[in-house]
Amino acid sequence: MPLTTTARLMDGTALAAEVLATAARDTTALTEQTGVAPCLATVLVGDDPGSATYVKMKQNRCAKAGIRSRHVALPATVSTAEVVDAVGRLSADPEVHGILVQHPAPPAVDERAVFEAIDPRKDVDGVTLHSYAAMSFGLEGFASCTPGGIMRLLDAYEVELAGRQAVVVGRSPILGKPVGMLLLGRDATVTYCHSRTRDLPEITRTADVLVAAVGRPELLRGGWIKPGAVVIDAGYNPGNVGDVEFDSAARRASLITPVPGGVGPMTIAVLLEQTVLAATRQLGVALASAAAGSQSTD
Ligand SMILES: Nc1nc(=O)c2c([nH]1)NC[C@@H]1CN(c3ccc(C(=O)N[C@@H](CCC(=O)O)C(=O)O)cc3)C=[N+]21
Repeated sequence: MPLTTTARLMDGTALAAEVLATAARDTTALTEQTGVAPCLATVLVGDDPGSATYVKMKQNRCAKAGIRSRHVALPATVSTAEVVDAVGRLSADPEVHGILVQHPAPPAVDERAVFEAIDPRKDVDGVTLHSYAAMSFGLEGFASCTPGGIMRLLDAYEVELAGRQAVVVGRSPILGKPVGMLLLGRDATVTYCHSRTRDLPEITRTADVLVAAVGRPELLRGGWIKPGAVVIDAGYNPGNVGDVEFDSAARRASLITPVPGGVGPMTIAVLLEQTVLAATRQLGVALASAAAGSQSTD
């Protein structure tokens, strides 16, 4: 069967490269000005190989940008109190400017308690209650990285949001729920779908902007997509498979993110950008591009 792709691709790799180049420039300027390089601490609990790979990718990107990284690895058998303690030490350490606790933590660890041990000024991954509230109210603060990256992609491709129907499939605390809040902040009419939603295809077919964030490989089919819609696939399933059945969706959508090469690279770019911004604030200096922040407020 011949494949007629009509949608334009949203190139997250290219946009991430731009964001990372700016982060690297700001890192150089900050390091020259203060004698201190920005430092991101990563915390990994347990031995999930997928999570370890993501954390390595983040560290590699940091190294390329001149950002130092520090890593804390804890065994899956650790107690919540021990993880909270480790994160608390990073929060109190003036040499650390940003903290990322890789999600998901093992089920026995209370991830929310761990996230709340992150000093909001160092919450460059945007996972604390503070960050969520600030983001929801449109106040200055750090966005969750994947939602922040999605908004950057939508803006780069000049996708109109005000007054349009946005449907978010998924409601996880660091992806689905916050991306809906960011879309709402830009005056989209937002509908959340989740595991208890009835007639999912009927609702997704109303979306001008559809965000897939459930972690179910190829759950969303082409026929569930309104012709001309903008489709953002934020799914990261094993084997680099998204939540959207790409070929059939690309025949209906006007713009679509590929997996890989769409949302994923933007997640890491926003993480680094926010780390530089956090360091800038903590070191008490002003950098022109870092001060602009990562969220549009217009
Ligand atoms: N506290 C926390 N914050 C996160 O931001 C977070 C997390 N936990 N847990 C896991 C998810 C997943 N995630 C990805 C990051 C980059 C790619 C990415 O760059 N993917 C590449 C492909 C990667 C490859 O080549 O293997 C791409 O889509 O092109 C994907 C997924 C961040 N996450």
